[in-house]
Amino acid sequence: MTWAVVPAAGRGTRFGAETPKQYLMLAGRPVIEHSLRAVLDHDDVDGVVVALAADDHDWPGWRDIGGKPVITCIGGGERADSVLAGLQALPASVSDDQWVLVHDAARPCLRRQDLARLMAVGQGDPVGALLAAPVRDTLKRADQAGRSAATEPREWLWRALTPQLFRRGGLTRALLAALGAGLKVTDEAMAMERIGLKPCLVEGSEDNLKITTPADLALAEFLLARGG
Ligand SMILES: Nc1ccn([C@@H]2O[C@H](COP(=O)(O)OP(=O)(O)OP(=O)(O)O)[C@@H](O)[C@H]2O)c(=O)n1
Ligand SMILES: C[C@](O)(CO)[C@H](O)COP(=O)(O)O
Repeated sequence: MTWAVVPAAGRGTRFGAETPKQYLMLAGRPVIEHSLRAVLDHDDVDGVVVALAADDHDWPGWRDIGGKPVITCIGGGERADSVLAGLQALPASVSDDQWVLVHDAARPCLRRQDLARLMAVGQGDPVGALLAAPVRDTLKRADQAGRSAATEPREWLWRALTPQLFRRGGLTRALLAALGAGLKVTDEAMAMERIGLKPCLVEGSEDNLKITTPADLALAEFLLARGG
């Protein structure tokens, strides 16, 4: 039994729209619906907890998608707080030992085969796993004047994507510890790394983009129209 937690309590500030980006229309459906269906589509995923903003007025009120349960909870001030709230809102039947997928509501282009590979590799791993993409561009470090001051070695650098797959209890404890230490935790793997664990990097598609700006939404429209 694997459940998903989908953090969807962000305001989409960088996007700059009146409506939070996870509720903007994309290929005929809200962005969040694509993201939810993408994770629920896997046979091993049994349900999802969606972390919503306390003042969310756009949530369509789904109680199930594709016959699988959709539970909501109130997220927090940062993405990690929302993920933690989602973990704590999972049904009691989801034991600490069971796997949980965490997937951004803002990543609607997750490919079926990428999720299948993550689940297959991650569930066989002692720590867990995350989808990621190797850095393919030259990386520059800017100085305070905004000029290129140095080139960073990229051989070992990856861009973290989602979903990320970890066991409920271990991830909950790692997030509680990191947040309790006052750290800004930007993904689940970071909390696991902090306690000395090394999650498995599973190469995912470059087009599993996070909708952050209007250009991302336009690209996602093209990708979904092309068939992913
Ligand atoms: N307090 C927060 C902040 C973000 N998220 C979610 O985490 C995912 C990735 O976050 P991001 O892309 O940063 O979304 P926003 O925080 O909405 O974007 P911005 O930083 O531009 O406001 C999104 O699905 C977002 O809804 C969340 O659940 N709770
Ligand atoms: C979790 C994530 O999508 C992995 O790249 C990313 O860290 C989210 O960052 P954001 O600033 O909350 O969008």
